[in-house]
Amino acid sequence: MLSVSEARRRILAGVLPLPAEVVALTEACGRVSAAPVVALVSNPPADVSSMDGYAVRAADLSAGGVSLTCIGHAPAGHPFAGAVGAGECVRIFTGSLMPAGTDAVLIQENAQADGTHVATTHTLSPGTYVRHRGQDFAAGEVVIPAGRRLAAQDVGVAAAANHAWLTVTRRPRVAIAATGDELLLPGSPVGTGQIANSNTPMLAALLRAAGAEPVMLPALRDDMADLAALERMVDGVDMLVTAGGASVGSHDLVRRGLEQVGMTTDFWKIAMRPGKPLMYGHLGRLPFIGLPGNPVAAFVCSIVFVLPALRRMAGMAQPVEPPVRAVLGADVPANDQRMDHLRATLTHNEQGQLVATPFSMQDSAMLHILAQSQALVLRAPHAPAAQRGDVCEIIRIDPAMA
Ligand SMILES: Nc1nc2c(c(=O)[nH]1)N[C@H]1C(S)=C(S)[C@@H](COP(=O)(O)OP(=O)(O)OC[C@H]3O[C@@H](n4cnc5c(N)ncnc54)[C@H](O)[C@@H]3O)O[C@H]1N2
Ligand code: MOO
Repeated sequence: MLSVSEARRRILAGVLPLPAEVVALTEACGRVSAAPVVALVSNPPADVSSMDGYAVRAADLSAGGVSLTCIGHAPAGHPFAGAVGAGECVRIFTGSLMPAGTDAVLIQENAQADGTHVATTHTLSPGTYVRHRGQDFAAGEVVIPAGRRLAAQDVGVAAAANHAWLTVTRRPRVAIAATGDELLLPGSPVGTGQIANSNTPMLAALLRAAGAEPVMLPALRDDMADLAALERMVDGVDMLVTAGGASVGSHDLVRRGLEQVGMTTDFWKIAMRPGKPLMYGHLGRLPFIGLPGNPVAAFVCSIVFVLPALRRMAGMAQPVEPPVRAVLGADVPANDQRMDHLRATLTHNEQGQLVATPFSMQDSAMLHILAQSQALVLRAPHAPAAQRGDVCEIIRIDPAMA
């Protein structure tokens, strides 16, 4: 059976970055930069004060004390028009432009002002409390590389660089179709043998949090006609994800149903738990990921395969997030040939280490346990038994994953 890493490599090889679009700066958080953002201005745009006080000529000050003549008042946004000569100073504030002729800032705590006279016994080296032009970034400098998921601080630097619009990759549109005769819309009256469809809303929420635009299709019946109809529902989407009908049961028709309308299967079944019956293929040029129906398997496979595929589509430089190190909070048995993803809580021990404690029940239908988990503990194929306190690798599932 295919390994998890080889399956992911094949999935990533089969998806392409999406085209770019321009969005307002205020809409850019969470989107992925499609081009480097180049500063249109320098920051600061000129030498400015970093404190409230007096712009002085450092050479005028001496330990024996000096009295300067204050020749002006220049708050931020109101630059001093003249030039400052020997023995003179200008009242300035944080962010004020340094008046011509000055080279340091005497903070007001160290000055005694009396009318137009400003006395001090402090000395300063040139440049004290001055932020130099372009100290943060210079006009023409790249302040955000292409392929970065933009955070609030990126919006800040882009604004400072005087951009009102940013070029980002289009959000991937992902069609999600659950399959199964037993499925009902959540909130419906539940008859014998029926269950609420948890996969569609869960996967839509996960993908939306990851920056995609989910397209929730109605649940499909376990029959070939419903699956064939899927082909007509995916116009304009960038990826098709199904959940259910992936395994070997005679009602598990997704692969056969899609193959009848031209789907080419790249792989089916991988060495993974949960998620063994994962499918991957293409319907024409449309990438298709067939998730297992057990909701925890559908979720874990989405974390491990769908999110990296979306990051590749978004043009992100690093589509696969490296695992995080933690220590085990409980003993775990030796693993078999399938890479395991144990649902676990996260805490910190007294040494400040992250402690991942797997739940004793790991059934792939147990959504309540998934909902209480903050991490997946990775157990490599054939890993020997490990004890509480041993180092392990985890995938965090607590923050919004992107
Ligand atoms: N003989 C074998 N049986 C199974 C194997 C196997 O190798 N040999 N693999 C098991 C594994 S592993 C998994 S995972 C499941 C996956 O099967 P399917 O993808 O075909 O999923 P379904 O049979 O459609 O459903 C499984 C389970 O999950 C429930 N389900 C399905 N969709 C939803 C939904 N949208 N919301 C909530 N719950 C859902 C469904 O009712 C079933 O209980 O196969 C094993 N079997
Ligand atoms: O994916 Mo199945 O849930 O491995 O048991």
